[in-house]
Amino acid sequence: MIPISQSHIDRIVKDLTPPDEQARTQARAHLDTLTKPLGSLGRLEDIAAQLIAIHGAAPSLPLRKAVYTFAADHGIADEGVSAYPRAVTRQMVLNFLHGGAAINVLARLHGVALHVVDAGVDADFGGIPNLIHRKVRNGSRNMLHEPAMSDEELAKAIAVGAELAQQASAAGMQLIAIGEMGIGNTTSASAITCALTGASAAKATGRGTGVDHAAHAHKIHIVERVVTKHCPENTPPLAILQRVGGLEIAAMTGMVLAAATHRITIVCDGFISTAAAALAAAIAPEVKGYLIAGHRSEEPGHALLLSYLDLMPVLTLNMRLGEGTGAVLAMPVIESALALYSRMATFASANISEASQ
Ligand SMILES: Cc1cc2ncn([C@H]3O[C@H](COP(=O)(O)O)[C@@H](O)[C@H]3O)c2cc1C
Ligand SMILES: O=C(O)c1cccnc1
Repeated sequence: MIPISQSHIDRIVKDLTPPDEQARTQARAHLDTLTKPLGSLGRLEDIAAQLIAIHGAAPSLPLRKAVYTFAADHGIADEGVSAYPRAVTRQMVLNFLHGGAAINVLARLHGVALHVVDAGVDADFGGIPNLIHRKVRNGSRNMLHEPAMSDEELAKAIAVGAELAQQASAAGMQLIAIGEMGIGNTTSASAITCALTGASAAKATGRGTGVDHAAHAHKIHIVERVVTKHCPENTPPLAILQRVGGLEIAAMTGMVLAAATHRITIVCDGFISTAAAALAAAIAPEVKGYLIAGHRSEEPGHALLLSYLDLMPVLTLNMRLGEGTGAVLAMPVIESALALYSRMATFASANISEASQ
């Protein structure tokens, strides 16, 4: 029998195709006509060409932008893997709703619509306004003892992200960032990194919110046990997600799969959101062409995921926060790339001599 989650995914990615390579080639040719030494805008040229390959033509500015911050709790937080108690997930969701978190400040500053999603916080938010209520369960299960999610919970969490991507597409969004809040979720991201890349727990596990030396050693041991228990070599990506993921991670994976299908560019944030995107790319490789890495997190596992995805981050600011912050910070750079592409003069229009060889 096909798991419910697999049949959901098959439906989500039914019309997924990679970005248009012909449009990318034409974009590169246009970039070479602009009044600058060939290739001198570096990565900005790659970014402009990628967006044009996605949209078929240069989209007008400003782009319609949104960030989705998915929140959920983690059973594994019971194992002493975070420097903060699990209650912080709920408290930070309230902070998001009151506008006081880092992501609120950056989203407001850069004109990015912020959507806060409860995918599985261990708290009763009642009917509190401005929160997207999609709680699948009060936290994922403790993956040290059982899979983090049942097949049904996994399918529901994936559907949360997919539904929101569909809504974003209907609202004309062109650039979306994925972010998260969930105490304990760097432990999940580390386990996912080990399972996808074959890296050791020691290499893929960092200090998250800032655990001390002893707690870090303990966290590495937990990741090792979880990966040994659930993810033997060649475990399929969907099974990795179910066993060692989390509800907000699955929602982000669903959002990436559906957003790519709708030809929306997705900006990954830090370690956890990139783990979700890496799973999406492992499930459906065409997704890769729609991804931009917003920044490089301080978490050591993030570098492993970025090289697994062959992505070069836009920014390196030594951040280790999450919430979508690094992704939103990259958005003005992405728009700058498009502005240069569309608004610079060409050698011909400005009467400037081109390179002689
Ligand atoms: C106040 C506060 C705000 C945050 N915003 C994002 N995170 C980040 O830290 C958590 C992951 O780290 P760990 O696996 O060590 O628990 C996630 O919630 C992540 O988004 C925060 C953490 C805290 C404490
Ligand atoms: O890279 C991240 O997103 C990150 C790192 C540490 C803690 N929370 C998030």
